[in-house]
Amino acid sequence: MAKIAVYGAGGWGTALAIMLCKAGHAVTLWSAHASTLERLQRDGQNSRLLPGVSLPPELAYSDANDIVSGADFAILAVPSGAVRETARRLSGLVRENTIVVNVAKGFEEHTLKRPSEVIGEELPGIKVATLSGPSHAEEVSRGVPTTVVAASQWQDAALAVQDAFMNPMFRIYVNPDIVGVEIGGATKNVIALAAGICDGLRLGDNPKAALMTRGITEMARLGMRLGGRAPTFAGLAGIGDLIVTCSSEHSRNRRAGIYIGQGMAATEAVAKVGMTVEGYTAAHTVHLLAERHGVDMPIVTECYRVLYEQKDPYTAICDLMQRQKKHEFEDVWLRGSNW
Ligand SMILES: NC(=O)C1=CN([C@@H]2O[C@H](COP(=O)(O)OP(=O)(O)OC[C@H]3O[C@@H](n4cnc5c(N)ncnc54)[C@H](O)[C@@H]3O)[C@@H](O)[C@H]2O)C=CC1
Ligand SMILES: O=C(CO)COP(=O)(O)O
Repeated sequence: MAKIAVYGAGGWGTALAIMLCKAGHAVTLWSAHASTLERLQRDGQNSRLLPGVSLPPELAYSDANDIVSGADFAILAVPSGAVRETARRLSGLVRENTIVVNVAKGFEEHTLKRPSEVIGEELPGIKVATLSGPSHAEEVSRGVPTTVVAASQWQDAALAVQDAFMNPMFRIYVNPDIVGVEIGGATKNVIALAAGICDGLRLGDNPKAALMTRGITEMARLGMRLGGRAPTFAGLAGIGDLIVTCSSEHSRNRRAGIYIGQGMAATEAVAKVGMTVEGYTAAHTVHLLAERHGVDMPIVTECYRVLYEQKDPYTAICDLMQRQKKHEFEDVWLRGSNW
């Protein structure tokens, strides 16, 4: 049995707390707002985000930063924009042998840094792992079979997460490529918005399949430019997460995209979803990263224009269709095909 502190009582933090508590761990769920925790305890469920899923009676609650003292694992389950502030709360309280597990999927907006980079800056000397992959809170909280990846630059940290968190309904693979895993998680949200826009426009299945396929190419192109490894993008944190988020009724990013495709302004769509829509901020950060590193990401660029420059979504799709003629795997062809 491990002692686990879960920082963040939103959809994902609550789902992980339920799953880990039911697996027999001693789990404390943290929120900055005591009123949130009181509501969870009173209702016996997270009625807004995970209605109908009972919170285990063994689950503990606290709004005190120091729940990390003596913990084996601290899970940061807040949006990427809140990772620095939340990691800072652990500063001076977290033990050297506690593993900090990031589950946020995005970049810090003003620094363009990945969550584990941010945590590393705030908590030097602490081992960080990232848990990512196709895993909606709505299903994990109900014990639906789910498979994810635990990535870390420290092999022992990834293996410790795998050993402690894996159970018959939650399968974990390990991967040393935390760069690729985090870039996969952040970029798939932008492609999910684009896929949702496509659904909102009622364009059909062909364009959506194309967006997903060319989307993973863009994700891998950026990821590899930033130091990630190609196989990661063919794995759970790449194509796996892209498939779930572009096709699921649970996806927040896809839902926001549907509203935009139906004619709603982006900010209005995000507000209507009412939960974290990481792809909105990520469209901006990924667009900036692509520009900065000279990476061609046409879907991300068009998505950025729709979200931030009020470009008409259908015109954006048409512009993608009418780009210059290309080889499917241009980078590969340039490296030595005899064509
Ligand atoms: N919901 C899901 O199925 C999954 C979500 N994720 C990722 O997990 C992260 C969190 O997502 P959700 O739980 O869905 O979001 P959510 O919107 O349901 O909950 C976010 C929680 O973070 C808290 N929070 C926000 N800013 C904060 C701050 N500055 N300080 C302290 N607490 C703060 C909020 O009060 C809320 O409880 C996101 O990066 C998301 O992409 C990853 C996998 C699955
Ligand atoms: O990353 C997630 C599931 O893996 C959550 O994001 P979405 O809700 O947009 O799918």
